[in-house]
Order: sequence, then structure tokens, then C-alpha cells
Amino acid sequence: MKKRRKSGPGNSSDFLEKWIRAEALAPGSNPMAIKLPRQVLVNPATGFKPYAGASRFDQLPLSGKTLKGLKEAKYESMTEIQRAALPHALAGRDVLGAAKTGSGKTLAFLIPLVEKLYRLRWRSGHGLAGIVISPTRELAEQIFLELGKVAKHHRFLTRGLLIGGSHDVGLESNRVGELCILVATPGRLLHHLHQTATLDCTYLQVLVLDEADRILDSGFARELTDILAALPNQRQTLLFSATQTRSVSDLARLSLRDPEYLAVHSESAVATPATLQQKVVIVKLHRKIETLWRFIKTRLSSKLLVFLSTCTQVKFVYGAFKHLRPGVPLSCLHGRQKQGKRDLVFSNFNQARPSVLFATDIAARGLDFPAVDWVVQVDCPEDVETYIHRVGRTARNKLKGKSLLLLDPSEVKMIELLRQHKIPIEEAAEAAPRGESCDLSQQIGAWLSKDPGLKHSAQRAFVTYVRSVVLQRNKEVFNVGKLPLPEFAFSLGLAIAPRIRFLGKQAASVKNESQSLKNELAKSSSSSSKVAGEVKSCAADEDGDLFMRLKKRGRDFLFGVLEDGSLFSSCRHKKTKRLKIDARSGTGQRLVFDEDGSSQDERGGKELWSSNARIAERYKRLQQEMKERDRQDKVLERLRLRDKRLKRKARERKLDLIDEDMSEQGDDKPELLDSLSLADQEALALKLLSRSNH
Ligand SMILES: Nc1ncnc2c1ncn2[C@@H]1O[C@H](COP(=O)(O)OP(=O)(O)OP(=O)(O)O)[C@@H](O)[C@H]1O
Repeated sequence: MKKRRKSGPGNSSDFLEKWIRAEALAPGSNPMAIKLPRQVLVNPATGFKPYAGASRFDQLPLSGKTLKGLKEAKYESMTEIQRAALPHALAGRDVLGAAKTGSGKTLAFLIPLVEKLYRLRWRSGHGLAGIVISPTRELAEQIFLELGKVAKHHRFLTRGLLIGGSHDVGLESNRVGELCILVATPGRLLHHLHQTATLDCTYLQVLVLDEADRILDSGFARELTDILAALPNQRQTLLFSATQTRSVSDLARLSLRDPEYLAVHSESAVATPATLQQKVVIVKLHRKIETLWRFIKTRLSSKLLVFLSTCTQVKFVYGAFKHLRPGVPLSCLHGRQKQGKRDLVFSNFNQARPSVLFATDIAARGLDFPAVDWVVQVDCPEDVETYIHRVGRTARNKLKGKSLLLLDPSEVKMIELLRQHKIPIEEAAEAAPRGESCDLSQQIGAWLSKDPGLKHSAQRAFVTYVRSVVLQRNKEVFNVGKLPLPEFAFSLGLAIAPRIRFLGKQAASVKNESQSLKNELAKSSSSSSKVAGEVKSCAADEDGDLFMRLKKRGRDFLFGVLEDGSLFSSCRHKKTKRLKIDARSGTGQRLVFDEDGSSQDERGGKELWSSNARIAERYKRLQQEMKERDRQDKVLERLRLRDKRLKRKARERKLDLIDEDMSEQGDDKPELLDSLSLADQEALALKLLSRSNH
């Protein structure tokens, strides 16, 4: 027969409660300043062992169930923030905890939450006792998983995850009233607070805000105010973040009671993990995509997390790079994806290696992706806090990691700001290849002409990026007027920058960009197609399509740009002759990154092209030539179809005019009718007939 395990005195809730009270350290004192011996002896004055200054979980007044869960998850020694926060939080005090990214803040709030409910003998049906709020769904899921480890053996502490997306709200509503602990995003929590009658928060014991500064900022202001209005003031509140708020108004909203401010790394000389190497490279906006591409290509065995500022940019760069096949698995994570997809990407990236994940700032905070080698910030972060959280996805829990920030020359002020905030960022060698063509934009342009979805995504990426810059608060760093927008559009494979209405003018109309575009086209044509020829003509037609003609050795090259911004190029041969391609000449400057993330011009270095590479390059170029011809046919077909469409529309307009005319003049036959062909007259008759039937 299975023996029932007796719960010893160290396991019982009463015993723990007495132990905590008897050995509670004075408010405001720092547990880190206390050194406990390895073998802690019972304090004769209290009859309990001191726990302030403990370095291992088993030295704390914790239940056997929690200790078992921690041991199974291989958590034995505490991190600094856990050593600092747990003695105060276990004693029931409000805590405002700040510690570097990846330093173990999650356990610093989950353990006191679970233990408090254990000591209160909380059960399902007693009402909701603990709420953990997280700013993003993925982070909420991660916290929920971590809670599962800590509370694994507390079978009475029922818990649930409330996040937007795929989960069934109706099903949640049926069950939410039975739960003791909820991990939630603000919006979904508020939904249930308003809509679910069985959700009773009257006896809430602990409220936790993870990434507290984010939840307290203006983005969640309305939700948080409404949530707080539904919760009792008598509760323990725990706030944690790597970049903590101390704003009096923020804290007043939360009705904190004598909170303990625990900033364990405030004395540290650097604000980011000591194991993190940080580089910044100044590269013009329109060279960023190419720089990123080359960076990825030279890091094919690494795990990379790449940040861009908008969903559409993430979608576009992911889509374009997927077509171009860098040779490493790619994925993307952004707020417009369905929750199921987001979950899949998140869990795949956790396991995948090598891998590249393109993401917006929804992945910037809290997510604990294992062993990310590089965090690359293609777009400048909106502020220093965002930078700290983004780079914090690597170099976690004392592991090594590297980060690379790409800044347009107009954004260099950011380096100063970062250094002022104790961020040791080193400037790497000049990265922008000067005055050279960007083959990549041509290749992307080729895909845009084949894939209308990708083209639309490129246009949206351009517009949303510009809008995000315009909306930035720090105008010293973000100045849309200084950005090379037409060139940026070109780097996305678009030949014409889409209209940006919110700038109050057509930022890159055909007229004002034709010169720079002409230069870009001339550059790209001379480098990639080996036509160092003269630009014969460059003209825009009334539809906004732009054409440029180049001539070299009897061959006509036509470059064109359709009104929607897509680019095409074609080559007409006057006489058939074998195509000779010199694989080595005319290639653009290549940017090579060494292990440290420094870059160097490949031409300045040793010869890297083996003969195999030359052959591969030759085939690639031949393939491109064939694709160009194919594209030319497609363009001609498109123009033909457009002509047909225009003619049809003109005819329909004519029919409508006659139709209106006839309704105004009664049965008198208008003169215009005489000019119609028999087929058109039949069409008109049918139209009138169908109307009279209605
Ligand atoms: N005591 C511990 N012993 C061993 N590993 C730990 C311990 N505490 C936390 N960890 C591990 O450290 C990693 C980072 O922890 P966590 O996600 O809590 O960091 P964080 O400080 O919340 O980071 P961020 O500021 O990015 O949100 C996790 O993988 C976690 O499992």
C-alpha cells in the first residue's frame, strides 16, 4: 500500500507563517547586505532560522510543495533579484523590483504569490486571489508556464491564462470564476472583469505587474485604470521590470503601501548584462536591408532575433528574404498574426537553431528565448528603455550574447543617449558601402513584379516605417526630413516611393525623385547587367510610369517603373550573340562581418571568390537574364491588359452617359446612341432591361 507522506512542521502553513513573521527583516533593509553561513543555525531568540540573506531556495520559509517544484525545474540557488526581493515579498510587503534583463525576476514574484495563497489555504471556490498582468500574450504564456513549475504540486491552486486571440471567451467565462490565480493581458482581463459575473475579485490577495513600466505607460492607461477600479485596495502589489518606474503619480494609482524599492543593479557600472557585447554601425537607411542580408549570410549557424519597427516591415522583410533564400530558417512574429500562428512561431523559435526571427517590439520584453546569439536592431528603438529590453533577449542569466544596432546617420544622437544611460556600446567600422549599387534591391524588385502581395507589403512597409518615424517623440533622434526616402523605397524593391499623405505632400512624386531614381537606375543597370552604357532617355508618362533607356554595343536596355512602384528591366538584342558575363567585375561592395560584428569591405580583404563561386555566380546571372526576359513579357502582357481594361471602362462610361441622358429625356433617342456599335447598343438594351425588371 502506498504510504501517505506526513507533512512535517516545516511544511505546514502555520509554521511557515510564524517563521516568516519571527525572522522578518526590517522594512527598508537590504537582504543582499546580510551574509548567511552555509549551515544556518536556529536563532535562539525566535526559535527559527534566519532567512534574510539566504542564497538558496531551501533556506527560505517555503512550502515543501514549492521547493519540490523548484527542485524539479533545477532552480536551487537564487539570483540577485530573488535574494533581494523574496524576503520582503514573503513578508507580505509591496515591492518595486528592478533588475537587468534575464536576471530571474519572474520567480521573484511567482514564489511569494504561490506561497501566500498556500499559507492562506486558498482553494478553488474561494474566489480569485492572485492576478499577474503582462503586456503581451507571449509573455503571459511564458509566465503561465513558469507558474506551472512553481505551483506544480499545489493541486488546490487552480490557475488560468487569459489572453486575446484564439482562446474561446465563452469557455473561459464558464471556468474563470473557479480559478485562484490568473495570468492575463490587460485587455482580456478587463473584458472578463466587465462581462463575467462569476469572476469575484473581492478577496484578491496579490496583484503583480510584470514589465510594470510598460503597463503603467499611456498605451495601457485606460485598461489599467478600469482594472484597478475593479480590485480591492487591500492587497499586496508586486511590480517588476528591467526599467522600473518611480513616477509618484504611477505609484499613487496603484495605492502601494510603503513599497520596498529594490534596484539590485543600480550601482552597477552598466545597465545591460555584463555578458552582452554591443555594437553600433552607422549605415544609411537605404543600405540597411542589404546590410542585414549580408549580416545574416555571414551568420548562417547562429540564432538571430531581428527587430524592425512595424508589423508590415516585419512581414515584408520576412517575405522578401524568404524568396531570396539566405540558407537559414526564417520566421516572423508580429501583432497582426493570428494567435495560433504566433504561438507556433514562438515555440519553434525557442527550439530552432540556427534560425532568424524577424519581430516587432512584441518580442522585445520579457521573452526568454533560449540561447539567442545576436539581437539585431535594424530600426532605431524609440527610446533607451526599448533598446535595453530588445538587447535583453540575448545574454540572459549570465550567458554570453551580442547585439548590433544599425543607425542612419541622422539617428546618431541615440548613441549619446545610450551611453548616458550606462550602456557600453561600441561603434564598429563604417558599414555603409559608398556609391555602390545594391543588387539586393533589384532582386527584391524582381520578386515584387511576380508577387503582388509582396509588392503591396513593400509599399505598406515603406509608408508605415515613415509614419513610425514621424510619430516618434524624440525629434533629436528621429527626423523624417533627413531620411533618404526615395532611396529607401528603392532599397525595398520599389522604384517609386508610395505617396505619404500624412506628410502633407507627395513625399516622393515621380517629378521630384526622378533625378535620384535616374541615378539609382543608372547605377544598378551598370553594375548588375554589365551595361556601363549611357542613359539615353528617362521619361515619365502621364500614368506615372517611368521609363529609362540605356544603350551599349547595339543592345537596348529598358528600365521601367509602373505607377504602383514596381520595377522592371529588359534587354533587347539587335543581333543574336553569345552572352559574355564576367562574374567578378562590377559586383557591389560586399560588407563582411567578423565574429565581433565589425564589418569590412571585402574588396580591401583577400580574394574570397573561388572558381566554383564564379561558376555559380555566372549561372545566377544567366538565370537572371532569363528572368528579365520573362518579366519583360509579363510587363507587356500587363500593359496590354491595362489597355483593354481602359477601353472597356471608356465604353462603359459612354453607356452610362447615354443611360443618364435617356432617363432625363424620356423616350427621345439621344444623339450619342447613333455613335454606338451594334454590340454596344445591345449591351445598353440589356442593361436597361435588367433595370426595368427590378
Ligand atoms: N534561480 C535560478 N536558477 C537558475 N536559473 C534561473 C533562476 N531564476 C531564473 N532563471 C532562468 O533565468 C532566465 C531568465 O529569467 P526571467 O525570464 O525570469 O528573467 P527576467 O529578469 O524576468 O528577464 P526580463 O527582464 O527580460 O523579463 C530564465 O531562463 C529562467 O529559467
